[in-house]
Amino acid sequence: MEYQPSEAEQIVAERLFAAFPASDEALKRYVDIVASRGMAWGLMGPREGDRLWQRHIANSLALVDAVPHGLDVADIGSGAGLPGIPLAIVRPDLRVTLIESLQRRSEFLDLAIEELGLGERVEVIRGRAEDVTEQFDIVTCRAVAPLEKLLRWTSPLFAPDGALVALKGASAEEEIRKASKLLKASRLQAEILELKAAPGVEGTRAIRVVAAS
Ligand SMILES: C[S@@+](CC[C@H](N)C(=O)[O-])C[C@H]1O[C@@H](n2cnc3c(N)ncnc32)[C@H](O)[C@@H]1O
Repeated sequence: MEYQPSEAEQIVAERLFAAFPASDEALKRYVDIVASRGMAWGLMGPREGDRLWQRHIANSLALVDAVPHGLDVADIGSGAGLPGIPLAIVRPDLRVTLIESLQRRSEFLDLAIEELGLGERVEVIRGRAEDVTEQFDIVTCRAVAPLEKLLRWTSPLFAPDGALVALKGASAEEEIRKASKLLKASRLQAEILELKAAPGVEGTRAIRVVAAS
């Protein structure tokens, strides 16, 4: 089923296509997969159906400038593939591992990767982030857990040489405050990034955590 966006959503989509002209077809295909099977499988709430481009794709692509070239990225708690799949689509220089604990969601991710032809550099690990033993340059996540919990789960995946970049909205300062003891004990430091996928689309914020200098 082809996703039929509202006029406002279509404007956001056009702005993203202008920013990522080589990726427009793949982004559309991914949105169609989420709008059809993703919704049917219950991976997205019914209200998300008319705000996929702004709330999910533009929000995920806000990460694009926060991830340096050519790195290994782990996206934990990917759900329907957010932000990892849009990021992998527009950044062919990245290798992306989607870590998702729920079977049905990881099956959906396998299917989406195959249909999008991303299999050579995107893989799925079905499991909990805290059980993964590999290391990555960058760990991303969105809407998975508060920073304190994320640090416990993910610092073995990225520290001491990599970074955690967690998409957050208004709660960023409060989450850093609550995690301050753990950050200090773990010799990590956090900063807030203001990010935007493209001119004219809504931006967002992320918390970036690296080893303390
Ligand atoms: C609210 S959803 C967010 C999904 C997606 N990141 C998004 O922004 O739409 C949280 C996801 O994290 C997964 N999850 C929760 N705890 C996890 C863990 N410890 N390791 C891996 N995945 C986890 C859940 O199964 C769920 O798919």
